Amino acid sequence: MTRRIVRMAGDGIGPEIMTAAGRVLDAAAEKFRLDLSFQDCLFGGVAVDETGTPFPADTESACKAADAVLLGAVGGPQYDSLPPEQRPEKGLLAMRKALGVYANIRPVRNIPALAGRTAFRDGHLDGVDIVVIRELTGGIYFGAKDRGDDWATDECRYTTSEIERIVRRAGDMARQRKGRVTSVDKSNVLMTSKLWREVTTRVMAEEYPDVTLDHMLVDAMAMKLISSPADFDVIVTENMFGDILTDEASMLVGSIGVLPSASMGDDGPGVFEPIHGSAPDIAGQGKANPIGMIASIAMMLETGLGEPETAAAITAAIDAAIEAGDVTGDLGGALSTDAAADAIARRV
Ligand SMILES: NC(=O)C1=CN([C@@H]2O[C@H](COP(=O)(O)OP(=O)(O)OC[C@H]3O[C@@H](n4cnc5c(N)ncnc54)[C@H](O)[C@@H]3O)[C@@H](O)[C@H]2O)C=CC1
Ligand SMILES: CC(C)CC(=O)C(=O)O
Ligand SMILES: [Mg+2]
Repeated sequence: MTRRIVRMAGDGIGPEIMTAAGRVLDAAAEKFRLDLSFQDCLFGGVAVDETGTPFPADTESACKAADAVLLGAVGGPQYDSLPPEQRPEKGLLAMRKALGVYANIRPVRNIPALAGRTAFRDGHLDGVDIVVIRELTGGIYFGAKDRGDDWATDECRYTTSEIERIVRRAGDMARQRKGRVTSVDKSNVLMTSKLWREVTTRVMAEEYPDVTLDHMLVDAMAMKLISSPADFDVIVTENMFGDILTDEASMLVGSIGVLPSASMGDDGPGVFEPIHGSAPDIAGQGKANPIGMIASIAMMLETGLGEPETAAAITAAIDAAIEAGDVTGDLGGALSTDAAADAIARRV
């Protein structure tokens, strides 16, 4: 059976990492005899340039008909002065909402060969193995926005059912791991966080009594992620806190260029993308690390397409290339984006 994959390379380094990572997927598909078809769709700034809108209707229909969606990254300074509705980032939010992918799964796994590249002393990162479950289709990014001459507002809204479903994702994930969930909020100040804490406490007590639940305020978590990262198993949090904390968490691994993500709903295709943005500062220079994109392909194979063996082979190839030092400059290597991807492709 052919599996249909929509590719949206996007802007900045998006096309570079998508093309390079594609060669790893080609190698894996050949070795494991996967029957995949690809459709490249306009999305983000490049879609604004060509069609006037960041998430064109035919891209939306292609995504909805696909088995999985691969995304590079969107955005760039040339789009920053566009009206809000036309911004590439608005297309990203619209796509996540349209596909109903409310659960953004971001694994943060210490890679021993990279520990020396981080800012942390020897041994500090031993045992770091975290999964952040970020709520992706609610909260302040999606709330009503308004602007006057000397004021601006962004509404932050969460409903009970939005919180319940993401907490269940965290509970299910914890059961497959060390059985611990840390829920992150700002319930000492925010009404949405008070609701978040109430609902999380109830759902976990009623449905996941076997899972240990802790609560932590987001400012304290920003500190604890650095001071005691090995203490955490599954972290569940709302949209903006998860966005910020995972960029921070990438420093536990060595570069934002290596972290992947999977965004899942209850049905329909998942969306698989690195956690970083379009990195305009290095775009077009062959410097972008393709590992976040390649690891997102591994997540697509495991979580989205039910091909865990192929996913494991890609993950092992990534680890072997890192171990050998066949990596881009952000990880201390000397390879270009293409060469770093090829170093992984030949190890699959
Ligand atoms: N999912 C998406 O498409 C996202 C898009 N954005 C957009 O991306 C644009 C740039 O945003 P920034 O704040 O600069 O964040 P960014 O994540 O693109 O870059 C932050 C820093 O990390 C570096 N970096 C990022 N990815 C890398 C990689 N694969 N290899 C090596 N270094 C890498 C960049 O060079 C830069 O110094 C903005 O327009 C923003 O809105 C930001 C985050 C996510
Ligand atoms: C436009 C932003 C919400 C994208 C982002 O930073 C992310 O999803 O990590
Ligand atoms: Mg982000």
